[in-house]
Amino acid sequence: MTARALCDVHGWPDSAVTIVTVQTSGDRIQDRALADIGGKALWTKELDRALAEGEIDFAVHSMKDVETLRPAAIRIAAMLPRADVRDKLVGVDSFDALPANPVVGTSSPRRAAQVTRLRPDATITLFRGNVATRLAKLAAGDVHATLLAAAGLDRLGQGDVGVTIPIDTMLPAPSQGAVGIEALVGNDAVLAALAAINDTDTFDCVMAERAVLMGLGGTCHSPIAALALVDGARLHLRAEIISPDGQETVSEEARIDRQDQDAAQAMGRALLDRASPALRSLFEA
Ligand SMILES: NCc1[nH]cc(CCC(=O)O)c1CC(=O)O
Repeated sequence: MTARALCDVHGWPDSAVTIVTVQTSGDRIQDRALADIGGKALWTKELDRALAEGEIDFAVHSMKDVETLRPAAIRIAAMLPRADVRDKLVGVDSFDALPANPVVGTSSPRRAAQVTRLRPDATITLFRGNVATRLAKLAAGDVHATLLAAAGLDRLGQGDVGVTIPIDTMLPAPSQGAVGIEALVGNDAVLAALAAINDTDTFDCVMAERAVLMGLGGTCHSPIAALALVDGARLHLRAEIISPDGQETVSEEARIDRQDQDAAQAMGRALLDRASPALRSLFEA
């Protein structure tokens, strides 16, 4: 996608961009929750090293997997137009259609808390692995349902899998559905080439959602949802934190200026201020 966009916008031949596949620890380790194996650097460490050593000129990430705090030498240079931000429920047609005491597979603390809020009788079971592995576990009857990002399914040509969950039922993860491209600070030619393919709506929205995370001191242990949508000249920003048992939700909503990351960060702090001590303790701030 990124190579295509670059060649199209700059009139380069297809051969101008060479794709180097870098396997990350996040891809390799499939049997433990991300929270237990060191969090998001799992998807960036190897690509950061390849960037620093000049093996690659830029790195393409699912922004959802990119830590809030990045090394000073690395810049988020561009984002592609955002895909579907929503989650999908796979296995049943609705949360109501689940049997009593359902078993739902996910290892996302956000999805686990949101599912438990909707279905307090649910048991959440750890579910990782790639999409094919998860769908096989579901087909084998290990769980009644699982949740996956619509964007990931669409990109795998599996857009017909599952039922889309409305945003008001399940606010997505910060950065969900966005692809971002990072390059080294100081590599001006590459940064300029990437700037030409940046989708500013996606960039501003995702940066605001990341600022909420910054204000919260959130990690992948933390049940956080945030979504910004362009609303005229401003952003409509929503965020929530949820206790793992689904009993406590603190949410905030505001219209902010497009690049007002301070306001977004303040929203993150406001969520924490209003949370009970138990919920607050899930955050590092
Ligand atoms: N490591 C999880 C991850 N990171 C990005 C995606 C999907 C694409 C996206 O949300 O942008 C997924 C899988 C999922 O949440 O179902």
